[in-house]
Amino acid sequence: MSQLKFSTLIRFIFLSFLSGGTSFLFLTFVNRVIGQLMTQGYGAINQTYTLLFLLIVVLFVWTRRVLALAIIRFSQSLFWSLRKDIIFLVLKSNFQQLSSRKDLVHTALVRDINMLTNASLNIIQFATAIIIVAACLVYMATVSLPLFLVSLSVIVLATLLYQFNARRNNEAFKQARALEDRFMFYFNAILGGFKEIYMDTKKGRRIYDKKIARIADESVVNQETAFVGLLNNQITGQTMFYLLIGAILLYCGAAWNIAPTDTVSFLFILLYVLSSVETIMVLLPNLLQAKISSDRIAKLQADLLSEKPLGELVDLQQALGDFETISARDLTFQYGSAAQGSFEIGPVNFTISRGEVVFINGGNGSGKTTFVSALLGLLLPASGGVYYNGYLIDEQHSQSYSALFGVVFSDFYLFDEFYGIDQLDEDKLAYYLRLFEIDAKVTVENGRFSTTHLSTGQRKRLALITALLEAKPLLVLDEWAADQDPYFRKKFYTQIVPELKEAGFTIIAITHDDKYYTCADTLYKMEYGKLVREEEEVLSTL
Ligand SMILES: Nc1ncnc2c1ncn2[C@@H]1O[C@H](COP(=O)(O)OP(=O)(O)OP(=O)(O)O)[C@@H](O)[C@H]1O
Repeated sequence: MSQLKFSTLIRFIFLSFLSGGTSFLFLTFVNRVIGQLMTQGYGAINQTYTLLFLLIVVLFVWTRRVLALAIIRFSQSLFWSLRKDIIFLVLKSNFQQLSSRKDLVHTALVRDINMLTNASLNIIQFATAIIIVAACLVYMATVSLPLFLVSLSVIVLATLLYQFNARRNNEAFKQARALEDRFMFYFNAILGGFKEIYMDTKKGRRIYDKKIARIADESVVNQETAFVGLLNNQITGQTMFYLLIGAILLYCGAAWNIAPTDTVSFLFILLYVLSSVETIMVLLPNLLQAKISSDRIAKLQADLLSEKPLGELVDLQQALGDFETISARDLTFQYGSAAQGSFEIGPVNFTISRGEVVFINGGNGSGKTTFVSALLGLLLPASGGVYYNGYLIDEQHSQSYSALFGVVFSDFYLFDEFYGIDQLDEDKLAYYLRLFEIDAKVTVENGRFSTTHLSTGQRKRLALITALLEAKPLLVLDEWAADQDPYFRKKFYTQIVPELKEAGFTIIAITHDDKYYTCADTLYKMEYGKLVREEEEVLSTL
């Protein structure tokens, strides 16, 4: 994992060795004392043993605490750095890239990162258990080589069996993770469509029965398969251990003429190994799932990174001159493949000059929003391109180019603060609140709207005010007036639009308000993906 620095890794390995080593020290101490007791009786126990014992306990407490603290710190910073990383990548990724991955980002942030963080907390116990097993094996070899070789063969056999079965379980865990993605998709649909569901509970019932319940059933069967597989593995491993202990206790010691004290010592350590192996077995499923989550996060990070990165934000007006024209030349764009029933626009040729007001109309689904999205740089054209003052906008300049537009989308999001504005012009704000007749309803305190719990029409007015305060040279409005009442719609087209034009804004508006088409300097019509300029005669007859 890239988040785990080499120096941190070395520190964890060292601390795990220390922690595992202390447990092993305790074990050998007890084993020694038992040996002394068996051969020399209680008289053999002196003060040195007590001191040694206390020292081991202190060492144990110290190493565990230091290791626990280090791992808690690590897991918490891992948790937040992964969250920050993903949000950062989300903010850096382009629109098309992200649109298709929203659910994956959600699951990664909610589930995968938690899974990984929890597993990282278990790593201490896991690493300590492995170190204890390794140390015990070495110790067992010094006590009795034949018994060690028998034990080692059983351990190797158990591990191979485990590995063999784990592959199948791993597939089931991967399947579980895919089911979780599907679950999240429908869960988001329920949250997003809650109002519709509330109005007609049958809808909710259907989503529940046809989707959620089925995913749940599939998940239960799948998880059952995975966990039963793991349990079988654990039982097989434990049974093999019990058989080994039984064989040593009841047969090998006598058959191979091994001193009873050595057999006892050996078994004592073997039992300790058994408990550590159980710890490993219990933690392994979590770690396996964490591995899958980690792979998922890595893939998401790679996917968000691999596609063309956005260029640095530069001042395009400084680099390529003040805005004069924006044009689309032979621009085409296609949604989906032909097999999926694709939709395409273009080739589109379009130019807008500084101070111009352009309206675009056309039937539903004709491609108005798609074209404007391509013109804004949200969608990358399949061929042709967009030009700023005659310069082709390449990927490197795409973000700087998009920043020239103040936009209110038809499915806009109203932020509670003016995140896009460094220095808020209070006078302008007060003026616009009055112009848009919303000053009695909303105030701005500390750069933040007093409320965003407003009607759609009112929220759209605030969204437009925000765009105006950002003072971008171009303003793009997608059916902005559709939610306004007739009085305000008239005010918008006949008073506000001319005033904004006067103030220097260049406006592109998608609109169905044919009554006000004459308020535009230029009118375009979108028909099945083809953009047609209405002739001036048409405009004058409206
Ligand atoms: N994200 C998408 N993925 C695939 N196809 C899409 C997507 N968004 C839109 N489309 C397709 O593109 C076509 C044009 O959609 P667009 O939103 O551009 O139409 P529009 O002219 O703005 O319509 P409206 O007036 O209803 O807003 C639609 O027929 C739709 O099927």
